[in-house]
Amino acid sequence: MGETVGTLNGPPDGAVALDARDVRCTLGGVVAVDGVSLRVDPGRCVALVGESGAGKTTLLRCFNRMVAPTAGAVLVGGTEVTRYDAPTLRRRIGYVPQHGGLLPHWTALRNAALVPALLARPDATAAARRALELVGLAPDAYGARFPHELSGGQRQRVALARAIAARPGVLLMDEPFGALDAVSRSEAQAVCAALRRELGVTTLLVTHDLLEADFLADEIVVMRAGRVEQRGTLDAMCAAPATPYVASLLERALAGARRRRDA
Ligand SMILES: Nc1ncnc2c1ncn2[C@@H]1O[C@H](COP(=O)(O)OP(=O)(O)OP(=O)(O)O)[C@@H](O)[C@H]1O
Repeated sequence: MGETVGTLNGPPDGAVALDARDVRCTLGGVVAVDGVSLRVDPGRCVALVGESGAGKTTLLRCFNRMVAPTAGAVLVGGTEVTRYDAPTLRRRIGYVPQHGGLLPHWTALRNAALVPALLARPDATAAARRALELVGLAPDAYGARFPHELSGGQRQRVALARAIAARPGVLLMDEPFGALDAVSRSEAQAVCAALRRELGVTTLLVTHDLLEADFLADEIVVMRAGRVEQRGTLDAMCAAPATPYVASLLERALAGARRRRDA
């Protein structure tokens, strides 16, 4: 099983599709995801937005089997994720958690080499160096630094490098820049956008920031109480919000952006 199934084989992976079909997740008696269908075509980026507790992280984690749905099906590259063993699946999917999740006692280079090393790739260090270059961190200058010797934005860039070093077909990012100040955040967003253009990796992004979603993603999915409220581009949603909730979310986000611009 695992390595022999589906289209996740063989580095570098081509971009593959993500597909959730009528997924429901009940966690500790709470219905976190309540019948969501979501497809992300190969190479596209979709952002999940919505208030805290809407089910965004739970849905994202279904794709790398960190959460098991109670009902429905989750497919990566056309294959149900339950057909992969979880460690194999996770090594083939890039994942950037909110606080990066870097190993504190490992250098930036060793952190970036983690997945290629787990895959026993002989070129793990070279892949990690290339990944650091891709996120704008010269390996000779930053590779030997430990996470505490980097800024928050640099740490998240190392986390991004680690996620893409094995050239996965899929990238899952959960509030990757949520803890950064405005300047580091916009730098990291620009790096991420360039990286996506370079790699063409299928991406699912969770963010609270509608403008970040608009900048990085091809489409935005607004979630509320475990369900999809609306899917579309920011422009299309502004032109025709599907519900009063989407209208008020847009109004708040755009008012916040105006305040920041005028500050
Ligand atoms: N392990 C768990 N046990 C019980 N309830 C959980 C668990 N994980 C999440 N939940 C609940 O499921 C719901 C959805 O949580 P989730 O983290 O997916 O939302 P979210 O939209 O990502 O929120 P945030 O933006 O705050 O991260 C929430 O009500 C949350 O409290």
